Amino acid sequence: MIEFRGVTKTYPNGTTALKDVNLTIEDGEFVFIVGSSGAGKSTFLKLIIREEVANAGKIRVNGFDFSTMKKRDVPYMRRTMGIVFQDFRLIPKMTVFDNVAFAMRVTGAPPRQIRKRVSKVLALVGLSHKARCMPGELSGGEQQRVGLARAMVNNPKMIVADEPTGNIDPERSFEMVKLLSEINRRGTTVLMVTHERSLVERFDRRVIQIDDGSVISDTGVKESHEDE
Ligand SMILES: Nc1ncnc2c1ncn2[C@@H]1O[C@H](COP(=O)(O)OP(=O)(O)OP(=O)(O)O)[C@@H](O)[C@H]1O
Repeated sequence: MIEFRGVTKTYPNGTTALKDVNLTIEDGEFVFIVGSSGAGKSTFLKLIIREEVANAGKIRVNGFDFSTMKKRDVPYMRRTMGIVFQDFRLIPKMTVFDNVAFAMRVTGAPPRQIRKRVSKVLALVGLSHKARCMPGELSGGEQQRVGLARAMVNNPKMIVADEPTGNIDPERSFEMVKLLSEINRRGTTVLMVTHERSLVERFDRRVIQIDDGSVISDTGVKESHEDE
């Protein structure tokens, strides 16, 4: 569960990216975050994953209260979530398989379990045949799916996905949402930032719209699993 109460984020250069944001996202929800470029969407995600720290307000994520959480607890908090970054952040010198396996190795999982689980998530994102490729040999959409496989591999409570800006192929985004819907159906909370209104309109999900640092609309808590 995510709770924001009166959250404000001002960057060191004086830009206020979020102003007094209040919202709750329950476990198991699927939420789209929309808004124009520079509205504050990535900042919202960065506060959730604690890549940035709020200047004011209270944030609680998956049982962790950020105002009292110790620095050493941050890695435990992060293990409750899988993150798909806007710029993918794959390791260029590792194969697709190893990029995904790496996220499991750092948790100390046994090699046999790693092989099994990595194969499973690569199959789920449709990339079994690319397991031995290097990230540079993949298309943008394929790299994004490796990022999703890596985010899922430790079976997190929640997946947070920041869609790449710029030239996104609408079909690629659609495929990504279908995959995330499938993951959500299995019980994982999903938050996805998207720049495509048309995409959001194709799926009947909760939509939070951010404009100039404020939540200007929120379709509210909806039953998941109600579309498709
Ligand atoms: N590290 C930073 N330092 C200073 N200002 C920043 C920083 N990151 C973001 N901003 C500013 O904060 C505001 C919100 O940015 P943010 O990246 O959250 O927007 P966004 O909605 O994700 O945009 P986009 O759709 O283009 O990715 C913008 O005015 C941006 O210029």
